[in-house]
Amino acid sequence: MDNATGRATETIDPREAAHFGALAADWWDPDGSSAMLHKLNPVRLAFIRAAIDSHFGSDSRALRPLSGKRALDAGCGAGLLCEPLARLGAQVTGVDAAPENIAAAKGHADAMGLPIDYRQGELGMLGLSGFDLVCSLEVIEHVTDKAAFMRNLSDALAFDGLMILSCPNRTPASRLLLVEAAERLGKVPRGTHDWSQFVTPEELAELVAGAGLVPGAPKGISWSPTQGLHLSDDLSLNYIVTARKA
Ligand SMILES: C[S@@+](CC[C@H](N)C(=O)[O-])C[C@H]1O[C@@H](n2cnc3c(N)ncnc32)[C@H](O)[C@@H]1O
Repeated sequence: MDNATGRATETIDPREAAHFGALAADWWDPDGSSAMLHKLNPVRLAFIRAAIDSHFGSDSRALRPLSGKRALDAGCGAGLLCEPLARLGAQVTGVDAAPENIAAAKGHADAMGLPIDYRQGELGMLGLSGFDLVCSLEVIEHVTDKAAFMRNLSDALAFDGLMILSCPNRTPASRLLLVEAAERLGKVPRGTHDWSQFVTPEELAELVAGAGLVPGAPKGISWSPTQGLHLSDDLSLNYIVTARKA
């Protein structure tokens, strides 16, 4: 919120929205422009499932541990996380900056028979609140005002809710592998990443605390030739972390 005007702070960068909107058409193609997100999905879902069971006390074998819970995915793209959350039983809302992504997300969810509430727009202006689970994965490095975006996420979270965030770390390794190599080899579309906008775990912890939240211990998302992408203690490339209200 801008204290002078009382209006929600704008966090959408129109160039970012246009960049990602242009990828909407093949977002759900596992070999398309969002292939890297498809590869990340099982790894981050393993982390999310363990965090859900720990936070909400669900059984790790339960098929729908989010039954009766409301989940928000902020910066949802075309819905790669929203759909598994819906299958885990949540009543899901997905928000994204790009109208093309929201159209693709709605089309895919309809085809899958999943009743997901998709909205395009600025999170802080949508009046969303009271979510048991708020996720925002690989988004904060694309917004104009990270502190305002984090406050918007926090405002949407219920008092006893769980937040899950992921983003690339700003290290020499991430510059080499996630920006230079990944874009040169066509693993992610050119222009997807601005290394200077990557967020270190220490910076994310400060942003989280600034929004009245307490971060959990981050877990690295690493890559190796034998294991591919996997959860690890190495935070140098990408990491995922929980937060809850202080
Ligand atoms: C790298 S993609 C990640 C998509 C999805 N979270 C995932 O991991 O599968 C980043 C997404 O964030 C969206 N985005 C960027 N800035 C945003 C903002 N301020 N509010 C909502 N969405 C935003 C983009 O349109 C894009 O769909």
